[in-house]
Amino acid sequence: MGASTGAKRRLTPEDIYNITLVSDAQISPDGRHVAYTQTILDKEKNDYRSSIFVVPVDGGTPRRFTSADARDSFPRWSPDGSRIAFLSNRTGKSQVWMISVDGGEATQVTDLPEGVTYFAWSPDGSTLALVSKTEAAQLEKREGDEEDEEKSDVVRITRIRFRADGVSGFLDDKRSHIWCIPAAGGDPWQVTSGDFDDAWPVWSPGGHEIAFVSNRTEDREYNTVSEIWAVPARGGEARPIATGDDAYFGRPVWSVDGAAIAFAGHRQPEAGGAIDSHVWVADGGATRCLTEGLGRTVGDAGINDTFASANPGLAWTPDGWIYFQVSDSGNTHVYRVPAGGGDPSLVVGGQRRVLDFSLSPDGSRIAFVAGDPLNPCDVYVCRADGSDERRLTAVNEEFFSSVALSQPEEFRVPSHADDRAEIHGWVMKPIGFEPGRKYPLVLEIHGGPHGMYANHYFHEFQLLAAQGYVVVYTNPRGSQGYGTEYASYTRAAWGEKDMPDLMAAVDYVIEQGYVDPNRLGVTGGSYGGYMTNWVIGHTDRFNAAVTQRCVSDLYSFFGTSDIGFNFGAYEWGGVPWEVRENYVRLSPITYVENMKTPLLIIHSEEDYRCPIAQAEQLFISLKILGREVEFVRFPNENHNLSRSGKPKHRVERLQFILGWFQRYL
Ligand SMILES: CC(=O)N[C@@H](C)C(=O)N[C@@H](C)C(=O)O
Repeated sequence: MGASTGAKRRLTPEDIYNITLVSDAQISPDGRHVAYTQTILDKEKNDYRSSIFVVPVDGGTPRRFTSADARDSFPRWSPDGSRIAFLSNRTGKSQVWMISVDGGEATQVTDLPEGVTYFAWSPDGSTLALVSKTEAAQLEKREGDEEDEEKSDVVRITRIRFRADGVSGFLDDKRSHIWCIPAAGGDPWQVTSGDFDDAWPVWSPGGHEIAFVSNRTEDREYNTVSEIWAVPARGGEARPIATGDDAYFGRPVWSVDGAAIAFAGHRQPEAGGAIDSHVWVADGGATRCLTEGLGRTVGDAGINDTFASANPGLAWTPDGWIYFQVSDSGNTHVYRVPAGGGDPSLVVGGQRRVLDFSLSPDGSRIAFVAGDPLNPCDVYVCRADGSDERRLTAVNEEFFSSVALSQPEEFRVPSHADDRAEIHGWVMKPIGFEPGRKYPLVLEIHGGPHGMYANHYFHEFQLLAAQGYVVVYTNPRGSQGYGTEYASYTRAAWGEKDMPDLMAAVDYVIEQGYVDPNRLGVTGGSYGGYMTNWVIGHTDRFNAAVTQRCVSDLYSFFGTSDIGFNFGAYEWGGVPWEVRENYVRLSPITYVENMKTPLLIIHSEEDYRCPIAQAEQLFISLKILGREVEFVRFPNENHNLSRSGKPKHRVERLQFILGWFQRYL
């Protein structure tokens, strides 16, 4: 691959319409079927549609269970395996629906005014625990009821968190709480209340209690704490499981005897993704960490542009294993560890990214969704020890058999930094590659900074390779998947400490002899956009740059990004008035006069993670300096344009990137 197209055609931006995504593989209670969500991009409607499918684990054709013109997702089997409950937006808001495994029409279970974002079956199958921002008073007063007074359009803001990327407008004061409803339908009742956001309910095996995730600390408005609590299923006082100012925990799961709860996270909330997460167990005594020596983070830190997210939890089997994802050197794998203590071991490995997984209740089988560089995703099944793995779907086989893809080649290279640390990267040769010819190169830089490029399909990269570019991408210092020391290395040193890693990778690929060093491009999104700006402010060796959803000025990011005040204070060593010099020294805009590389700025107008002013101030300065710069704004899109934006905008974004590199390289 990468050498010739053979009979295959080259990939185009529009090919995102030809890719089907599967996610959220849920194995049935008897271990014989897997339910999952299948998502397509609907060109005509310029939107996404998803349905629930079921496939037998012994092979056979997947069967489509729901077929509404809507987004059906989050399939969850009833404990007796006779029904599947799922979330659907068919009536506008996301509500719980139910379908019998024998087929027939789905029926609506919930009708909460604020919709439902998550739910879980009680062990006896009688009840669903729900997460909703609905307030009890709203059940009496339904939408459409006449308002007493005319509403003002003036917004009064009192909370520090008043905006969140992905939420249009401003955040309201409503809180997410745990509710319950009979699975057969009926009146819902509220289980938790108060000035807290509660999430991720998990029933105790006896069905009397529900564990959940919340931040109930005094300082919750300002900190990033995430605690584990449990509450009686009929409501009442919540009891602490793993709480306090040092808690950064989530994904709770009960032991089969109900005596303990496991969860994932760490004890430095302010550090977020900059340090490794672990698996912990609380059983009434001291909370124990089970993965101390693992040296890799628990969870999936992978980044790409072609996936549907499912965000799996941990799984605890009757024979005492706890299963979890681990991000390791560009792969996401499934591991297990004995709940009583012992070494974690690899269960589902390979050069790939396992996006989600579930275990059958008897702990004998695992269903999972995984992707690799040449295939975005499929559903698989294997035994509890990882053996007897089988692929159950081939959703993109036909399409990918018709287009030429480039197989990434891995490399490891010493950094240009004094410590010459080993940096892991990949190079993709252009489609139609001919030895002896020289090609333009594009360096891709990921965001986070604590994300991880993975052994996973990336449409933007494949597209560049299809258009004749050598594509280089790496996991420089700051990336996850190589341990805490590596990930936290860029703290208060953004740009300064990772640029030598990136340049080492570019030089290594140039040394291979097939790159024209006078035709170099650089691009990246978010922190990758920050680094694109940083790189062109510190070297003139690149001939074209595209900065996407970028960060240019740390001072304004601190006060305008939805995560700015927490994330910034940790990442840059303090708040601006304490370490002003860091905010100036580490801001790419400080070096704007040095930026000579033709720059395309791509930004979404509703990006509240990296607000569009980050792009505007860069554009204005470069225009005044008379530089080659253009600014492309995407209306009604947020920070996730490249991953979940309107399909038409996703195509246009790719066309702009290709157009810029074609113009200047
Ligand atoms: C923590 C976070 O959201 N950081 C952003 C600045 C970022 O870099 N995001 C990445 C993951 C992206 O690709 O959007």
